Amino acid sequence: MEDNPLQSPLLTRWQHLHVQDQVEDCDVSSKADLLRNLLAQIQYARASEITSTESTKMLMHADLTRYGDIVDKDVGCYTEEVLALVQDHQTVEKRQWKTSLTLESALEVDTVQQFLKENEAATSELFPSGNRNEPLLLGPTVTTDTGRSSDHRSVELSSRQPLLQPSNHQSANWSRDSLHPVSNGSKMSGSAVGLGGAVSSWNGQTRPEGEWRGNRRNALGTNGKTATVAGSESGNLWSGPTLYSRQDSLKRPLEDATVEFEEERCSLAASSFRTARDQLAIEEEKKHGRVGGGSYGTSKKCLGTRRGPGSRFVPPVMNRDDCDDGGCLVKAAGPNKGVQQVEGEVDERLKNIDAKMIELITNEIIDHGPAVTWDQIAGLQFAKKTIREIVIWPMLRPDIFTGLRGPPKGLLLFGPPGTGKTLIGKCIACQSKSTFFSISASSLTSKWVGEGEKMVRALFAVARTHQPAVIFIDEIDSLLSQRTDGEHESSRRIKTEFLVQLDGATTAETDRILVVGATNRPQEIDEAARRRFVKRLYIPLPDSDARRHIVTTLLHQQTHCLTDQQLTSISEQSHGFSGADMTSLCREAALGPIRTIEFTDIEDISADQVRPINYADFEAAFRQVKPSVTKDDLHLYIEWNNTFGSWAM
Ligand SMILES: Nc1ncnc2c1ncn2[C@@H]1O[C@H](COP(=O)(O)OP(=O)(O)OP(=O)(O)O)[C@@H](O)[C@H]1O
Ligand SMILES: [Mg+2]
Repeated sequence: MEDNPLQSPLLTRWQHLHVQDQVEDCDVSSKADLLRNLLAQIQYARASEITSTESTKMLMHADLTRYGDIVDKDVGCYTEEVLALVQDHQTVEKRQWKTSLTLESALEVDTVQQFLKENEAATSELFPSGNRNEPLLLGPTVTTDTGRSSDHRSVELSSRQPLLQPSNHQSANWSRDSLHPVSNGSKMSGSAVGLGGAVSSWNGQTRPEGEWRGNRRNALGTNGKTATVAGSESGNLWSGPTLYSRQDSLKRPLEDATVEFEEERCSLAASSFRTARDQLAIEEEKKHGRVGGGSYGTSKKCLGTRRGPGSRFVPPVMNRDDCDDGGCLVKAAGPNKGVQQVEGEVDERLKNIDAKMIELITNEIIDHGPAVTWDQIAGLQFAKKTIREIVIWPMLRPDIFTGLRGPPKGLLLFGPPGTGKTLIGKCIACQSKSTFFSISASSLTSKWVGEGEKMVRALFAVARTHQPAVIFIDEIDSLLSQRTDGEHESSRRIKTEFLVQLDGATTAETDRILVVGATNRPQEIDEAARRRFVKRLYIPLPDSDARRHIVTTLLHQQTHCLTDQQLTSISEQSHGFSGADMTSLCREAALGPIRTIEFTDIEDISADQVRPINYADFEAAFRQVKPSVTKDDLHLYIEWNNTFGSWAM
């Protein structure tokens, strides 16, 4: 490929630069720019394959050498000077920085207003005319050329008196009405009010130091404590913006005064800062004359309980809302039930638990499901009786069920799916008058590694503060399955944490926390967890009476014309059906009458025109709904129960 620079439009630019470089005698930095452009053009020509590598190298070499010389030798030596120049350079704006704090904004601070309210003397000093819109002239005044002080009212201070000092008093002139710093660079002379010190003269009247000193007050700080102002020798107490005597401030370099003043202002703002929770508690206190509770445990209904007099549990915060779910009338513990609400103190047991976790556990996990009563659960007489014995009664009468009679820590409900395990959990929530936590494996496993075990710890910590508590873990096999070598580290850690919390070192004997696990895969539960579920209760498929009970309960809300024989026949035909299967069967049968309605009539027909459910609908439904539990599955459960169950069949 022949090089013919003159032919190429690209290199014309290069030629132009080249000629400029040859003929122009410019300073080093422009020369360096010129060479930089030249080199860029050469690279561009190479990239566009106009010049070959050799000619590019040749062209680059010469210019690069010269460019390097200039930058290293000439431009380079300017670097230090440039930097030195920058070091000292201050933008004009910086020098003329003005504080945003004005007397007006200071007077708007609640604590200043509170102080003034409580200290009429100071108010009279600040507003001599008694008019709130005419505050005292503060800070330095400008002396006019004649040397006379301007028409502003000025207050001369003895050297020891503090004054409200704007942070950059060098160039600010505080005019009384505007009270905004106007930087005109004029000389300052100091004068201001001593809100804790003596005012030596005021509007020309001299006030004897003693009088003011006699009025010295303990200024209320922003948080109810008294604060001593830096720089006030007479021990004046004033929590407002720091006041410095003029002489002090003139003696002190501007930076220090500014910094200190700003620090004070920020600490003043910070100490008067209240979190939303504190504010809420204070408003509650004002509104109801009672102590506001913390945020957790109050936003969601918890199946808490009305505790009897003298109950041991003292919740760390008051649960304000009562949960009244119809079937289970439960009242959360509140301060008027002998529960001492201590404002601001966090329960010892929650000390090192992440507040976010606590919030999550109490808001998301405390169960607020619909009320379930025992008679809504068909059959399972044995299970109901056992549960009453080991769960309900100990929660209701902790004074009797102590020591050996103490309730177990863990209860495992296992059996085929759809037999009412979850239903029993909900029923325990209502009937046991305890705080009910209903969790699933997913609510404990978080996408963040390490969060899972924290959740478990927080769960048990919160449960300890809400004793007596029931923690219902549905599908517990997914959480406490057999530990295997190949399992993920985080799930293993969650399991370990669970085992420790369930019945490990951290569990106190007196803790009244019952963990109820429900699973339809008991054989998959880790043996260490199985050991901790002291009571393992088999929830079998409903028998014929239970199935009849489920059908009658469900048809209760529907119109049907089933006879007793037909009901008996349905309950016999549905042998091997689980509770859930019976529910699906009844749903299917209930659709029978709807299916006989012409599609065109569906819009006009009224509800009572729909014919009642009859036996034929159930016969059709039997063709649709099959039992979800096979005989083999059933055999497995019975076997497991005979091996590990607390009550063998
Ligand atoms: N003994 C029962 N009495 C009344 N209804 C029942 C009974 N068992 C199951 N049901 C019905 O079946 C539905 C499912 O019950 P539940 O969720 O308790 O089953 P489960 O044992 O938890 O099933 P799984 O093991 O799959 O979680 C319930 O909503 C209820 O309508
Ligand atoms: Mg369930």
